[in-house]
Amino acid sequence: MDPETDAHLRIGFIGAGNMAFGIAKGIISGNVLPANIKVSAPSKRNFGRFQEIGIAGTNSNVELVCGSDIVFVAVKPHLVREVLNGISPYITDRHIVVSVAAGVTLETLQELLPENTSVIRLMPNLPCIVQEGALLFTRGSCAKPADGALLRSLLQHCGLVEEGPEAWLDIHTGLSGSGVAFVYLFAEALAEGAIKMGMPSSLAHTIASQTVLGAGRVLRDSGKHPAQLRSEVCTPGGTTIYGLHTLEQGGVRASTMSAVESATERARQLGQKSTTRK
Ligand SMILES: NC(=O)C1=CN([C@@H]2O[C@H](COP(=O)(O)OP(=O)(O)OC[C@H]3O[C@@H](n4cnc5c(N)ncnc54)[C@H](O)[C@@H]3O)[C@@H](O)[C@H]2O)C=CC1
Ligand SMILES: O=C(O)[C@@H]1CCC=N1
Repeated sequence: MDPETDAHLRIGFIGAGNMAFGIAKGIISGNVLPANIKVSAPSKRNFGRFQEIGIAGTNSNVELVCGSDIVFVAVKPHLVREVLNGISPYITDRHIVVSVAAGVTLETLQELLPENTSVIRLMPNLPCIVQEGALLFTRGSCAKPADGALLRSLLQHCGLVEEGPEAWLDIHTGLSGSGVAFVYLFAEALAEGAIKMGMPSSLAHTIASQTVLGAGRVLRDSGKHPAQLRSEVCTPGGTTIYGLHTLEQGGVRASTMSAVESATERARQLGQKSTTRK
């Protein structure tokens, strides 16, 4: 099955939040028709932005599952158990269940769904919304390579899609799922430095966002190590090395590494909680 050519493939999102919207937006920027996508949530309040891009909503997770081939579980991690208990009786051989919940392990997902269900654990990030996401997935024991290939081709318009061992998923959550917010913090601080020095706020924020975007594109497209690019910006005795020295004195490198570490550990904790919570 190829989502770009199989007009019959139906995709459902349980949870109408930020991540479901980001992935749905990425998917429909390919050739998947919005009419083949549905979203479910307890309140209609969340459906507005989905309806604006042609995706219908329902309050029934069961109705969504019965009308879908691929079901994305995009609720907060502590709700996964309750949601899967509710839909499990309606999951059949034809379904592929893809969870994006941080920390929730394949073991937990498989235990909550019928035996032999094709389950995939995926960690996306918010930039899927502009087709620049970084996504990593792991197939459960009953998900075939073809199911992974189908997911990959469905998500190809969301950004970079990689498959890897489950142990990497929590790390990817710290690096990239949460990492997006770390970059925003840095962008905000860049702008505030400029505001402190007298630049108008809106211009400072516009330039900070363009700086992050430009630096990111050069980093990705050149394939160079960040240290190499950093040295290309530094003139000996110039402005950049003075600024970098200040950042190093503030411990930016150590605190960023620790941020990835804490977010990874928190994902692992969330996984344990979702196993112990009934
Ligand atoms: N926001 C992000 O950048 C990322 C989020 N994630 C994961 O995505 C999942 C969703 O996160 P967000 O979209 O940020 O949350 P959110 O709070 O924006 O959305 C959650 C949605 O679930 C709905 N919901 C609540 N109970 C429900 C139920 N019983 N049945 C159906 N829908 C229900 C809510 O109404 C809401 O629409 C989480 O598990 C999170 O770990 C993963 C990567 C990045
Ligand atoms: O903060 C969180 O738990 C989710 C997972 C990665 C990004 N947002």
